[in-house]
This record gives sequence, C-alpha cells and structure tokens, in this order.
Amino acid sequence: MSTVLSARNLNKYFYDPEKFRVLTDVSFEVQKGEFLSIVGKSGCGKSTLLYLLSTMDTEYEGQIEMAGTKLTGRSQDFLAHFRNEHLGFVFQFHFLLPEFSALQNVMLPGLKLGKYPEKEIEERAMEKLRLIGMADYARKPASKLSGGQQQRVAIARALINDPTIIMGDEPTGNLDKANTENVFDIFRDLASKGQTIIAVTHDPDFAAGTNRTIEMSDGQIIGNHENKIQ
Ligand SMILES: Nc1ncnc2c1ncn2[C@@H]1O[C@H](COP(=O)(O)OP(=O)(O)OP(=O)(O)O)[C@@H](O)[C@H]1O
Repeated sequence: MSTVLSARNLNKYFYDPEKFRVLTDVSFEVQKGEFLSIVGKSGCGKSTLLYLLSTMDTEYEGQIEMAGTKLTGRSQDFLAHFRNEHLGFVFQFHFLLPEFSALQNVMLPGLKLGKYPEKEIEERAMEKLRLIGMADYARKPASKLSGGQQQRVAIARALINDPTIIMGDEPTGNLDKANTENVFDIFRDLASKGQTIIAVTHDPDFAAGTNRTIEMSDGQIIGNHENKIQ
C-alpha cells in the first residue's frame, strides 16, 4: 500500500463576522485504491474539509500532501495544474455543459490539461464512457440525459486525466435508489482497480459499503474505522 494523501493537523477558521474554528486538528491518511467516506451531521465541516483537500481553499493551518507532493503554501498556478493532473471531482450537481454531448463534456478536462492530442483525448473519453456503461450515449447532448446518466458522465469526466484521487461531495445526493446503487457500484469497481476515491456522504448505506469511514463532529474526526464489506 502507498499513501496518496496525507492531511496533518488541519485547522480552518471562518469569520461570520467573529472568527470561529470550523476544523480542529484534522489528521488522516488515504492509501492508493481506498474508497473512503466522510460522514457527520450537517454543518460539522465535511465540505470545508473536502474544499481544503481539493486545493481550492488555501487558507488553513496544517499540511496537505498528495501524490508525493507538498501542496501547502503553493501558488494558485501550481495548484491549478496539480488539480488538472491529479484530481477528479464529482459533485451532487454535475455541472455538465447542457448543449455539449456526453463525449465533449468528458473530453473537456483532457483538453484543458493539454497533455495529449485531441484525437487521443477523444479515444480516452470514449474508453471512460465505456467503463461506466455510457458509450451508447456519447453523442447525445447532456441536457437530453437522465439525472443518473448525467452523473455517470460526470464520473467519466472526473476520470479523463487518470486522476490520483477522485473527490465527491454528495456524489449520489441527487439520485434515486437505483441510480445511487449504480454510481456506488462504479466507484467500488474503480477502487478495486486501484483508483482512490474520497466521498462525503449523508447516506449510511453508501458509507457502509466503502472501505473506510471517517466520522466528523463539530470540526473534528471522532471516528476512523474500516468497514466490513460484504
Ligand atoms: N464561507 C463561509 N463563511 C462562514 N462560515 C461558513 C462558510 N462556509 C461554511 N461555513 C460554516 O462552517 C461550518 C461547516 O460547514 P460545511 O459546509 O463544511 O459543513 P458540512 O458538514 O459539509 O454540512 P452539510 O452536510 O450540511 O453540507 C458550518 O457551520 C457553516 O455554516
């Protein structure tokens, strides 16, 4: 096993208008191929933590290291490039471009990274769509896909640059039971092939099926346990 993410003594403050602490000494590691869930009551700081890990919020105390790279104190340019290369994001609302086809949506982060020629990015995008069972819908505009299909396209988009880690904030929060299970199974399958996934979730069944669950309360980690997966 190799460590792909290490968070050490993270403290985060907001001003509303008085200064208050949202995260207190949050420390944990994530191993390659782990499917990790983060749970806790509304307002306990899950999204704030994910925002720090996603490198979007750089105002914190502590240290974050991912893929062997220290990320704390880096420039915005460095972090933007790191995100493109190493991180994939799946949100509750997928933010696909509605007029663009599923294929074009998946290709976009690949074009942005600019590591491969366009033809190759298209081939890779098709491969990702095949992986999540959406190849037949590649040419359809995102606006003409169902909610569950759109979320699967969002996962393919998150995969296009072969990210070190996929981060999800309520990735199934907007889906019905069948689609939730479908998306969950895709994540499980990806993790079994070595993809690392960190998902914030309110769904106890979803969390119970992940390899490990971090439980938060009032900005602190109060539980960090392996799940017995059937
Ligand atoms: N930009 C901000 N300015 C001030 N306070 C904020 C800001 N963003 C979040 N908070 C506060 O920080 C705390 C943690 O919020 P956060 O969104 O991380 O919680 P959460 O556990 O993800 O909640 P939920 O499950 O409802 O999404 C809350 O008290 C919230 O009101």
